[in-house]
Amino acid sequence: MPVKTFTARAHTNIALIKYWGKKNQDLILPMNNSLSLTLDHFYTDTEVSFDQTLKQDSFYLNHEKQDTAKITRFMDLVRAKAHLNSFARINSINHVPTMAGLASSASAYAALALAASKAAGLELSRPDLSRLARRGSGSASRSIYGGFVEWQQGHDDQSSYAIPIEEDLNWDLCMIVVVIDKAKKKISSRVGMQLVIETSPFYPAWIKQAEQDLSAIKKAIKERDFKKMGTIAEENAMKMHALNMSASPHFSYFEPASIEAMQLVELLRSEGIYCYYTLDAGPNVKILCSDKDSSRILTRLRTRFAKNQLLLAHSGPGVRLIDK
Ligand SMILES: O=C(O)C[C@@](O)(CF)CCOP(=O)(O)OP(=O)(O)O
Repeated sequence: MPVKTFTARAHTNIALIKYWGKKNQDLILPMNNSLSLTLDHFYTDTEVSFDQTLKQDSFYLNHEKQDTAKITRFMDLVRAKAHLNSFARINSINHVPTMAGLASSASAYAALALAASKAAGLELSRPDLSRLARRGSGSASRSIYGGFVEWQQGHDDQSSYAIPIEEDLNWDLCMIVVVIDKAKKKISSRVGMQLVIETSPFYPAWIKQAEQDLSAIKKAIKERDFKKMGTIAEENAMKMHALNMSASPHFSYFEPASIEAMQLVELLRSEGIYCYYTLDAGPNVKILCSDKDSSRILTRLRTRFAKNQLLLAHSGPGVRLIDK
């Protein structure tokens, strides 16, 4: 069979309503719906070809050979769907500033889902691509689409996938990523979210809150109510991080510089420059703002952070094939 190579590009996404806990680890089914914004600035290009002469899958990330245990489990899903038994050559390049420490599992698995399924001769719908990407990493299910995306939790593999809320965003929104140097290796989102489910007394309240936050933020997006949307996103993120601080053992992803960035956002807001922060499983602070305020905010941030720690991004597109 001739070796056919497909390359896909997928962008990372930042959750405004967080996914922070699984009700099924194997299928990666979440405890609540989440909502994210796909960004233009950070993306992964993944190239896949199946080759009958290979004795196992091979996986290079940024030109470095990687362990293939996890990716082979993912590729086995593709092989099963395509009734294929040959192995694959996978090359991924992360176009995320190396120091960014931005979780690239979302863009990586969304790009892999498209490139691998095409190379296997499959023509998956975007809901099916979202289901497949979800099996690699939950947040990857959202990077199938651009703009605002909602991951519907569902109750089984078939019903848990993302849908587009608004892909081609005609709203002057942007996100400034403040890259905080990682002082030490933090616990992974997979471990962190399991710990809070098992030990945080606030977890049941989080589920109820996240559901309310989701419907409120969708209304704010529809009404183009930026302040409401930003407030909900910021408070949802703080409730997620409150779970971490109330776990046992408790933990936090915040570094001192994270707090400084958050306090600067609050100061700017008190001066009438409306911007809001969110954080994920790491110390980086993501600031939601309107395009017209972005240069003023960047100027203020540069009084405390180096230029290369500040990355400006806008709404980005969903996963697609590209020519190498
Ligand atoms: O993105 C969000 O909703 C919030 C988070 O980024 C953390 F704040 C979670 C991302 O979790 P992910 O890396 O997808 O976990 P996996 O399913 O265990 O691979």
